[in-house]
Amino acid sequence: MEKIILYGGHKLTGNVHIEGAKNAVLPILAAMILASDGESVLTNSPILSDVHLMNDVLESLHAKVNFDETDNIITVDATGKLTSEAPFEYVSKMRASIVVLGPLLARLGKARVSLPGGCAIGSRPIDIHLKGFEAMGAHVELQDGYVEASAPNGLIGTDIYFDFPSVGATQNVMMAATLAKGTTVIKNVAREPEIVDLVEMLNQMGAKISGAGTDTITIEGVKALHGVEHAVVQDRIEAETYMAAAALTQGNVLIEDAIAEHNVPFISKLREMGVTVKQEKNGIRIIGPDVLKPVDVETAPYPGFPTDMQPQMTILQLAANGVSTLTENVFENRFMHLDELRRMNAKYEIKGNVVVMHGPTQFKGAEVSATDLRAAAALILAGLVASGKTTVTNLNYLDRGYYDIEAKLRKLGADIKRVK
Ligand SMILES: CC(=O)N[C@H]1[C@@H](OP(=O)(O)OP(=O)(O)OC[C@H]2O[C@@H](n3ccc(=O)[nH]c3=O)[C@H](O)[C@@H]2O)O[C@H](CO)[C@@H](O)[C@@H]1O
Ligand SMILES: C=C(OP(=O)(O)O)C(=O)O
Repeated sequence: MEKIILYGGHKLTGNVHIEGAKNAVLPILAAMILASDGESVLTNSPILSDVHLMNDVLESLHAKVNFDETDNIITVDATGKLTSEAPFEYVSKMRASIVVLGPLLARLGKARVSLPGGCAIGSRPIDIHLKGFEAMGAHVELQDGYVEASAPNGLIGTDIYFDFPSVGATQNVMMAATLAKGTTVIKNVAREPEIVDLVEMLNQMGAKISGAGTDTITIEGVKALHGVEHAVVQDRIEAETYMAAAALTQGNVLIEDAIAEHNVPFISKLREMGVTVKQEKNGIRIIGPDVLKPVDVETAPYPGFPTDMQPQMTILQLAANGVSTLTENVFENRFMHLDELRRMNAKYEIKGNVVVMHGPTQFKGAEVSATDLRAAAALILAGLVASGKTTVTNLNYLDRGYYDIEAKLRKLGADIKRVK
């Protein structure tokens, strides 16, 4: 079993390179199923276990996939005969693989995809996705743990309203609508930068989509889509995780090429905590203060504060001088990292979806175990400022979303290594 061992107390300084976004590359890979003509080339692809899994899903559907990890380029040829079934073996390992459903249904008129099930952070149903497909005329059934969807005569454009701006449902239903007959208007959609990136690529592929980044997306169906070359947008959650590391350690770090517009809610909380945030020519510089001020934070769909930064934010709040609160409004079970943090001397109470934290915490090194991806990042952040030795296990979660985090932190001056 691999573990990360770190010794806290080092100020981080220097520059850090940020990868392409996991949450953009996964739906973009699924979108490549839609290209019946020509191969697609995806640059700035991050080397992550989730990306390898999505490549496996595409191969299981009979697409040809090549990942050149030296240059971060994935090439996909989905022009041959595809199968319509995405098996349990893959979907159970990665929930995001459910976004192949919409492209398969659009391209083949049918899809059979294993139900993704819940995960540690919540039950995560897919009812909004399925209602969207049904509204476009698909017949949807749950059989033996699989979603079976069919639209033998093609999907029909229609007006759809989402009960909640689900990221995955927006991607899935929008991709299905690209090849539907007529126009689909989806209201109350997700507005994340990763959706905007996906739409940019779909439009290059020949789709006609407008409104990405707003709460209403309009898709005019077209006959076919073709392969393109596309560069994946930067990972704002990875960028913000390194911003947190710099702020926490009284560091001075340039987050290279960070896109200020994508990081507004997190940066505004950093400023409220007394962190210096400067836009520079080559990125965003973060300078941590001697003492962090307490803040209250609530997660919300974009452009609200990202739930994917909630565990990392709690580390800054626990370190801050006073009482802070965090209200988690997106997932019902995303405080599991806090149980582990008790071992590191964190003091807090959880009341429903609110955690009240009592800082300043003098974190103490301990053996802790990651319960999910962002929990893993949060535990490493705590270790960066803990006294003594911190050991983090269950790194399979970390590797889903952070490429070589220990090398990047070491380059910034942290005492951190991965051991077998
Ligand atoms: C691969 C990817 O991009 N993952 C991101 C995506 O996940 P994902 O697309 O799964 O997240 P959603 O936006 O769909 O989920 C948000 C909330 O809506 C609920 N819901 C969702 C769909 C549905 O049909 N019914 C329903 O009730 C979920 O249970 C959850 O409570 O957005 C989340 C919210 O920003 C992020 O945390 C994830 O990192
Ligand atoms: C929750 C996350 O991802 P996923 O939706 O892939 O589980 C995440 O990136 O923090």
